[in-house]
Amino acid sequence: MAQSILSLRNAAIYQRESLILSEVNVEINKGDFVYLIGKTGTGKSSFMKTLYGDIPLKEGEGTIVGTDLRKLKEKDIPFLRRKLGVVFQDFKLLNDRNIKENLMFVLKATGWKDKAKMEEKIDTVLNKVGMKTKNFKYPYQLSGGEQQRIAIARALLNDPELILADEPTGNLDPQTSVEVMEVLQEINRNGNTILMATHDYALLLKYPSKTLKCDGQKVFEVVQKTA
Ligand SMILES: Nc1ncnc2c1ncn2[C@@H]1O[C@H](COP(=O)(O)OP(=O)(O)OP(=O)(O)O)[C@@H](O)[C@H]1O
Repeated sequence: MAQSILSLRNAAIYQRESLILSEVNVEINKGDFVYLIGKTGTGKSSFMKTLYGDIPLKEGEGTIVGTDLRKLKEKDIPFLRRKLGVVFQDFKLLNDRNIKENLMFVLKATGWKDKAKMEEKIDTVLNKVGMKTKNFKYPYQLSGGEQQRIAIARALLNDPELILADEPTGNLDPQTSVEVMEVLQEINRNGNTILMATHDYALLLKYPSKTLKCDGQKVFEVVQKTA
């Protein structure tokens, strides 16, 4: 039977007092690759933020990687984030340290202690995104696409049950977007579950998959037309 990774039932998503999305019913199972699309301002980021605990879920039901979003307390958020890998449009790498140190920083912050295991993990995730040889570089010495690969590697450090990618190709040119997408596809083929917010329709056409759309304060599943 399919294993549920995310389940929202009649959920309502707010930004402070403003209702952004209502009657949200979404199911994501282990191994899925799901797009979240919608025009700017329709609530994609608000949806994502609710999933990683940045916005509280106050209405309806929501379970993500075994965590009840309605019962989520401030102190539970680091634990939830450890089970999620979050990738942002603007990479969010630390510019004052090199790639290896960026990844080491996250491992230390998430409780890793064994130096040899940490080194091994860093090698493994950098290998997955094809960036093993660049671990001594600083973020500003890398192209946008390379920085995003590092951000994906960072998201993989704690073997997340779900990767949330919010416009991961938003700052990249079309060719680089395809390269980053290939990395995400490969990670998905290896069993990772991915939810990706995007407004890059070219990627949707090239890599068709289950698609959710934010529109008129609702989230619908859309059937993609294949060319
Ligand atoms: N911190 C905030 N406080 C109040 N309202 C907000 C806040 N952030 C966003 N909003 C509002 O919530 C609505 C949804 O915004 P959101 O960023 O979720 O949309 P989006 O679909 O991700 O847009 P984009 O594609 O431009 O990133 C917008 O009307 C926006 O003005």
